[in-house]
Amino acid sequence: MTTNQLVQQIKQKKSFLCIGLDVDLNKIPQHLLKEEDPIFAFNKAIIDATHHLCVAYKPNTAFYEAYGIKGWKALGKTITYLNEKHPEIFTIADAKRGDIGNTSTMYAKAFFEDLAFDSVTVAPYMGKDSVEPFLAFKDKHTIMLALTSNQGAFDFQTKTVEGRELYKQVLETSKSWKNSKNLMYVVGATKAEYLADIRAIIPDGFLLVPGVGAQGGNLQDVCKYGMTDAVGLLINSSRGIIYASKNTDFAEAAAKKSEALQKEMELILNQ
Ligand SMILES: O=C(O)c1cc(=O)[nH]c(=O)n1[C@@H]1O[C@H](COP(=O)(O)O)[C@@H](O)[C@H]1O
Repeated sequence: MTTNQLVQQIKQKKSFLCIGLDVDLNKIPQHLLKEEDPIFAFNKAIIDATHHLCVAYKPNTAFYEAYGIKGWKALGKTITYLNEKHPEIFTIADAKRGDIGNTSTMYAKAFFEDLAFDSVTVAPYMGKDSVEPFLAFKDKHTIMLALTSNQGAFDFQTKTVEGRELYKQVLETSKSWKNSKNLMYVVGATKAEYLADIRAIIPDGFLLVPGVGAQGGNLQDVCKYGMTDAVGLLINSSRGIIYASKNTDFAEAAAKKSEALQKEMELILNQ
């Protein structure tokens, strides 16, 4: 998917919501456990109830890998269902990969070719030759961690290296990499006050912003400092949406939570 197609979808739906499909069998409604594939049954119900309110879905692969072969199969069924039923929706494999180039190419093939996701999250720690193999795929997007939502972000990311915070070095340096137009960046919603500085380095690119909902990030603050003319933001909420109810009305409850965020986004877009 091209960035323009993503922007068009945002304008049409008046939403820049990304729903995180972080499926934990201990948290899904217990009646689904009787299904042949409870993870897929849960995802399908959530997607059917929310696809008109969001522009992206982000399964975090940890929640599938934890269940072994069954988990991978459920992830495969989920991405196939999305690509067949809702090809306009942007898909993110939240896998946080990155390795020596030869290995990164195989990670990229796994998520872009075999599973056919539009994007994958990567860690920048191993540098240029670990990320460029992902960037080589046409119309696929590589979403690199910049400033994460967790407390540990202050351990390294905000430390000063050669006169500048490390996350700023990551942003600046990555702009010179081959096919850097295929880069997007992760910035935690809990770090909204850093967004003005981030936009000074990345004025136009898309930012994936997780941390709204369960982690307490604030949508208004993120938009105030992070929004561009082409919106430039994908706001993710996972637990706050998908576990809105533990009962048979879980999909309806997820749609209600999504709609509340979508309405808030519509107001911001109309300002
Ligand atoms: O890359 C991510 O998506 C990510 C980066 C980050 O800094 N913080 C963060 O929470 N995430 C992911 O975003 C999702 C947040 O989930 P909730 O806190 O349940 O909304 C999880 O899948 C996290 O792994």
